[in-house]
Parts: sequence; C-alpha cells; structure tokens
Amino acid sequence: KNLPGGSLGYPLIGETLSFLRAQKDDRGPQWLEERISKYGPVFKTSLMGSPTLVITGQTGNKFVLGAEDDIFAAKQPITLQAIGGKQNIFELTGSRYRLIKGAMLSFLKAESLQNYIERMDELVKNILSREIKEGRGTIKAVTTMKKITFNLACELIFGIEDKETKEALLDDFSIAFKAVWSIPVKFPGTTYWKGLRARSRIVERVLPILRKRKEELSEGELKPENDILSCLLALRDENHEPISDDTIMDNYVTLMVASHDTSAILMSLTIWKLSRDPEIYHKVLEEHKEIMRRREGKEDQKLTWGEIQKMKYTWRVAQELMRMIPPVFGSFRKALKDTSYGGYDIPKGWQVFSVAWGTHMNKDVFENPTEFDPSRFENPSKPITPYAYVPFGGGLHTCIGNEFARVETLVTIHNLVTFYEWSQLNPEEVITRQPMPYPSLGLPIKINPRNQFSYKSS
Ligand code: HEM
Repeated sequence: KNLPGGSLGYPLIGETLSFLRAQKDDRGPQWLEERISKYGPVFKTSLMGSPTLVITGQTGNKFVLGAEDDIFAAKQPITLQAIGGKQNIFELTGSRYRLIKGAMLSFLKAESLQNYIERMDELVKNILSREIKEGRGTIKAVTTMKKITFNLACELIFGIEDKETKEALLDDFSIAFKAVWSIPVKFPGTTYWKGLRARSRIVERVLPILRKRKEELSEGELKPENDILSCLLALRDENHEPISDDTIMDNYVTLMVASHDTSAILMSLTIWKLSRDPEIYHKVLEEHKEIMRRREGKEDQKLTWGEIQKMKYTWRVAQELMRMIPPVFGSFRKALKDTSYGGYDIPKGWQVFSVAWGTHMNKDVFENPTEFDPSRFENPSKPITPYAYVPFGGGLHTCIGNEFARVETLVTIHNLVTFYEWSQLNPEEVITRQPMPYPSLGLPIKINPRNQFSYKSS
C-alpha cells in the first residue's frame, strides 16, 4: 500500500496520548503543524485505538465530509461507539440512518424550535438565578453553562422533567462524557470503564421512562410530537416495524453527548470573550438593549422567535469564536472500502480524520486568520466557500443540532447581558483543550443583577 508518512506510535495507544496531551496544553494546532510540515497535508497516525489518516485543507474536508456513506461511515472512535451504543446515529447507514435522522430533525429544525423559545427562556432564567443565588454572586460559568445545556436537552428534547431523575442523569452523564475522550482500556478504575458503567446506569434509569411512554402512546395519552423519545417510539421502518428499545436508547445517549459539551463550550467561550473584550461586549450589549427598547413598555414579555432573529451580531461573535476555537476539533470517518486521496491509498477499515483548524486558520481561506473579526460573517470580502468553515461539520453528517445550539446560546447570552453584569475573576485565564476547548479554570465570574437597565444607547 502507498501510505503517506507519519508514525503509528505504540500498539493500541498509538499517538493518542501525545495528541490528547497537545490538545490539553493548547498545542493541538502545533501537533498538526509539526506533522504537516514533516509529511505534508495527509499523514498517518493512530488515534483512539485505530490506524488513522489525517487529511487537512479545504479539498481534504470536501473529500472526507462530502463522501457518500458507502465510502466513509461516520463511525466514531471506539470510545464514543461504546458510550453511544452500536445503533447510534453515527454508526447507522442507508435507510436506517435516514429514518432516525429524519425523526430527530423533525424536533431540531427551526420551525419546531420556535415552539420552545418561551420555555427555553424560562429555564435559562431559572437556572441562572438559582446558580447565582447559590454561589452568592460568584459562579463557575462553565459549570453553569453545562447545567443549562443539560437541562435544556433533558426537558425540551426528551421531555424528562423530574428533578431527581435529571440530577442522577447529570452525575452519570458527567462520567460518561469523560470516557468519550479516554484510552479505551476496560480495566476497573479507568475513565473508560467508569464511563461504561455510567452508561449502564443511564440505560437502567431511562428504560422505565421509555416503557411508560410506550403505554401512554398506545393509550393515546401522549402524542409522538411530545419529545424525541416518543417520536422514535412511534416511528415505523419500511417494513412497518417499530424501532428497537436498544436503538432508541443508543440515540438518546448519543444526542445527549453530542449536544452537551459542544453547546456548553460555545456559551462559555462567548462569556469568556465578552468578559475580556470591551468593544465586542459593548456592541453585543447594544444589540440586546435595542431588542428591549423595541418592546416599548412590555419589558416583561417573554423572548420571541423574532427577537432571536435580531441577535445577528451576537451570533457572528459566536461564529467567529467557533472559527478560531472550533468546539469539535475534527470529524472521524471509517473507510468502508479501499480508496485513495492525493496519490495515497486509504485501506478499508482505516480511520480518517478531517480537522476544522486546517481551513479555519488558513490565510488563503480567511483573511488575517488570527484577527478576531465577527464582521467577516457579515460582509466577507472573500465569500466563504463550501467546506472551508466547518464548526458543524459538512456533507451528509452535518450537525443536526446547529439551530438548537444557536438558539440556546442566544437565549443564554441575551439573559446574561440584559439582566446581569459580570467580571472574570482571573483575567489571565486561557482556553485549554481537554480535548474540548474550555477556559482552563472553569471561568469563575463575579456576577450581579443589573441595578438599573437603561435601554437608551450609551
Ligand atoms: C455549538 C454546538 C455544536 C457543535 C459545534 C457541533 C458540532 C458538530 C459536528 C462538527 C458534527 C459532525 C461530526 C462528524 O462529521 O462526524 C456534528 C454532528 C452531530 N451533532 Fe452537533 N454540534 C453542536 C451541537 C449539537 C446539538 C445541540 C445537538 C443535538 C441537540 C447535536 C447533535 C448532533 C448529531 C445528532 C450529529 C450527527 C449528525 C449525523 O451524523 O448525521 N449537535 N455536530
């Protein structure tokens, strides 16, 4: 086989440790750069238990992300596969994949999200005020954002509202999330082993909920549109067969994993940026003041879908953050047949990894890539071409939660800037990849309700 240069590292572990360590020390781009400068834009390594070809650049993104699912499957590393389960959306192909994805999208598309806004706003308000009260004016923003994304997913997407159940699930999911980025060694005490046990407890806890919903659906007490679990329970495949409980559980766990850290990171990064950049903060604040000003005496009214659409600058700030610090470093695929790219063979069974940073920080794609400039998403002097900006991936497996993530981020930031004032306790705090990019100290902030909120421009 004509394979590109690179090192497969140690058996099983491969280069996983050096990759994860580089991410943690915020040297992820350097880890890649070193290899790209040594071997070129395509190189071999071994990550998360599989031999891997890393493919970088816009053409590479298109090749990997834009491929049909008979060439590359979106199979994730062993760790995510084990936590998410064998029937999770990333593992599915063909008609089964489309069936499950269609059901999930029916909840996550913009038209459906419009119905959640009031409830989302209320949940975010409650969590923020509770956390701030409990922390007596000081909170770790990262922990609070994780609580927000977890509760929004539990309540709005899955209809799980019982406080005790949610708390127990949050404990177990926190353990399971860690296992997604661990060395897949099933030995008592390892992060991976703990994650697998946490997954079993999650399944045990949610199965009775699933059974109850099944009964309620058959008795007409519940509608499939109520939540994603009910929707999947009511779903029939091309042979009119229901979807198995295992498939539903796997996709429940996977959606919780896919929606959790990603969105919590985007919210945390936005708070981090607003805390340290007065100019950007001021522009964001003005946008939200303007929204409140337009309410003309009805300031207590609930946030509306129309108002979310007015938060254009705030979203551009988030987009620019995702360009410079993509929450998901890249996308894994598995070659289902022998194929080739750039003159190199990609053997069947190998893992392929396409990295967002390869284009996001490329000066041929984004002018002055190291400069934080949200306006590049407003009037790009160079139009952003397909597969160049990929924080939500691209092609068949593009994130189906991108609109949910946008809305929950905007609702949260709106509540923060409109009703609170805050400052970072450690202004020097940096972002480290663990391997997801979080503020290194969990972003402690001092936060207080605004005394007076003047809607007039300042
Ligand atoms: C800022 C937040 C988010 C980011 C940056 C993000 C990023 C991504 C990326 C890069 C992919 C593609 C992975 C691949 O190509 O292998 C993806 C896929 C996916 N995401 Fe997200 N995501 C976010 C939020 C969410 C949310 C809130 C949900 C669910 C409510 C979600 C559910 C999914 C699912 C189910 C897939 C798989 C789609 C498929 O295979 O067809 N994501 N996401």
